[in-house]
Amino acid sequence: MPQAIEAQHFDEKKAYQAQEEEGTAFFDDGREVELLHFIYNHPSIEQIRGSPQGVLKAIDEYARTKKYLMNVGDDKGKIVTDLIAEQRPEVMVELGGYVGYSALLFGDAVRKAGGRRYFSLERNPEFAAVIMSLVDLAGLSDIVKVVVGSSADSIMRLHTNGTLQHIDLMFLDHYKPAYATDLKLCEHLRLVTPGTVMAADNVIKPGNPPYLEYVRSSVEVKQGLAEARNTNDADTAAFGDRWKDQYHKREGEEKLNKEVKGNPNLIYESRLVNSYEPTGVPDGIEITRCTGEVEEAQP
Ligand SMILES: C[S@@+](CC[C@H](N)C(=O)[O-])C[C@H]1O[C@@H](n2cnc3c(N)ncnc32)[C@H](O)[C@@H]1O
Repeated sequence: MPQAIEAQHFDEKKAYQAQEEEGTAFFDDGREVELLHFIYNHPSIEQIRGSPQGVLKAIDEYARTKKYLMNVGDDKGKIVTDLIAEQRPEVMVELGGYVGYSALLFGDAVRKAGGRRYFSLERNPEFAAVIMSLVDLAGLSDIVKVVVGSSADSIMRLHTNGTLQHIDLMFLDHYKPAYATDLKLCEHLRLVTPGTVMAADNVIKPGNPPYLEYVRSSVEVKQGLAEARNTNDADTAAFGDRWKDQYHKREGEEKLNKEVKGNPNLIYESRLVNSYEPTGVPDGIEITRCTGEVEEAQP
């Protein structure tokens, strides 16, 4: 597997404001709409128009000088843009869009690599409206499609109506316990097949043991787990309350689809690439390639 470059150090000059302490809101307290006012009132708004990099720079400026934003940031972002340049996905899907930082960065990279569509799946309709506004401002509306709703519902709907037939590259950055269940749903629908690559954010901070265990397991182990028990039952137990209940106040309980067993016959090669959050806190992205599929033994 080609090696992604690991970040060696973090440049403090570009650090975002620190994420607020536990017990204090760090998103969904009005800052996302405040960001829109900041950008549309920016002295350089005419240069920002039509420029994905200009919009990203303005988002970074807000998060550096005003309030923290839970974006992937440019260090971890570069791991994924390098992957896009190498993989040249026709269709890329992200789970969790927030204010559109990753949709702008990766949607632009997919377009430059000759791709056709970037789907940004976002559950919160207010955040989705912010993404749509900034995607339009950046001139990326021809490639980035924002889809409002829970990731599992949206994946099902896009698959059923024929809009989404295969995923070449998937960026997972939403409700942490849903990484594993949504991947299994995509396997089940054959949206993820040999050739698909996954990039999963925040596998160090806050971490995602159920997802990592799944993508790092051999086919034999996954077959055994699928037979023995529904591994999804354990998915929320591995996360602290801050991450388990993160979206509860506004969006209500996140429903995990625990019925879908996925396709344990898919062979994965997976590795961690170390990097940094945009605040400078160490984090990493797990890059997983589906390299083949073991044929089902005939009874
Ligand atoms: C960490 S933020 C995404 C950051 C974004 N990818 C970026 O780097 O710019 C996580 C987002 O996932 C959304 N989310 C949470 N649960 C979701 C679900 N089940 N389906 C879709 N989006 C979800 C949240 O509303 C939030 O906006």
